[in-house]
Amino acid sequence: MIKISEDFCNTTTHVIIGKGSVSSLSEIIGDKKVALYYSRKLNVDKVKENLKNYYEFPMDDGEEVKDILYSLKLIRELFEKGFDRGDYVIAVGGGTVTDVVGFIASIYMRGLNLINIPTTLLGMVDAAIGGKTGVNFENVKNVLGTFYQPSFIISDIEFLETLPLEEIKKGMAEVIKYGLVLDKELYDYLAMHKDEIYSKEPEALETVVYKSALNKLAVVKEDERETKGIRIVLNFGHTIGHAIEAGSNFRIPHGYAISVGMVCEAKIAEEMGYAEEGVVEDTTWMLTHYELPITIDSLKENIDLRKAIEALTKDKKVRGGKVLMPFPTRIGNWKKVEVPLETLKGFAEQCLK
Ligand SMILES: NC(=O)c1ccc[n+]([C@@H]2O[C@H](COP(=O)([O-])OP(=O)(O)OC[C@H]3O[C@@H](n4cnc5c(N)ncnc54)[C@H](O)[C@@H]3O)[C@@H](O)[C@H]2O)c1
Ligand SMILES: O=C(O)C(=O)C[C@@H](O)[C@H](O)[C@H](O)COP(=O)(O)O
Ligand SMILES: [Zn+2]
Repeated sequence: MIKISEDFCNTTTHVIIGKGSVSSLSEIIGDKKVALYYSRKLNVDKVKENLKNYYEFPMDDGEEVKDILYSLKLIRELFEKGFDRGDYVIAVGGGTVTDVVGFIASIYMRGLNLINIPTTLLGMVDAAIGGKTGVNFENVKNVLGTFYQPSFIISDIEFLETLPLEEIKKGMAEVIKYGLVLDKELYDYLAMHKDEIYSKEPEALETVVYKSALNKLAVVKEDERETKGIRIVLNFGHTIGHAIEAGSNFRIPHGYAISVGMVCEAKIAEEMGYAEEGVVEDTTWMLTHYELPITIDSLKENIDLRKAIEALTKDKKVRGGKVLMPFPTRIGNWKKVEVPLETLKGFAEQCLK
């Protein structure tokens, strides 16, 4: 079992990674009162085995649950069962579950203790870590949300045994993101270890989850609320990626959308003279190596260009007609660049056609 701890403004977050790590819950929680939210598609017996005093709230998952009305439905459950600020909320599921449950845990009575138990690779390497919570609004991603750190993130690799390979691939898009803009060593590791990762060898999965968590925590530690122009690096591929999601009415999943988004943004970085020669090729090579989409056509869904561009104008990195873009410069490195929104729209239209 691997343990990492990081201090943030108001919370210390502990990340516990490994097969069977869910068993650490019993010591963390004892007999405290718990609201256990979990995707109803999952078997969560091994979570329940480690709790004494809990109410269970099985819920849906998928992008549809990232919705304000669905959040209110979940909040009502906390309210009716008399939860207070001394109690715990546990979210068990993929990124959609941890995003919406994190959101309600942060606003109900201004915040209950939160524990994330991610069950997808994407959740373990990214969504469950770093405190961004949120729901979509008017076809735009994560417009309503908070920064709220969980006290524990328990990444029990055993959950990945039932996760379909397609979902592993979606998670790998976020892992490749870290390699491309933050961590050349990780990029090189990924180039060598695809077979072990895709055959779900526990050691390889643990390595990927651990290295990703270290990268993410280090960035979040520097810029928890994305005010210093550092945390935006975690948004590489997401400006175009979120536009693709919106343009498809969220039929294209996040991992695939940001995969195409990274290629598109790397090309923009190159055309604007920020990315060294070879960055676009290295980006497309790695994503293709991991069987991820690199073109709009391969997504095989209609993209409504108007909706996509409309969503892009609502990106949270837009300030006064400019977008703060994290551009790759060479593998493992990046630069913050202010791009006029109109210029970005022009590039986006080319990419999304
Ligand atoms: N907050 C953040 O920092 C952050 C970071 C990255 C992504 N996200 C968000 O995360 C979401 C995507 O998360 P996701 O890819 O986990 O999607 P998801 O939550 O929809 O889960 C994907 C699928 O996997 C299934 N599943 C989950 N665990 C399983 C298991 N152990 N075995 C079998 N099936 C399982 C789910 O039922 C679902 O069908 C997006 O909304 C994205 O915006 C948030
Ligand atoms: O944690 C972050 O910061 C990220 O940007 C991680 C992203 O992978 C994630 O998809 C996040 O939800 C995007 O946030 P948003 O601020 O662009 O809505
Ligand atoms: Zn993401």
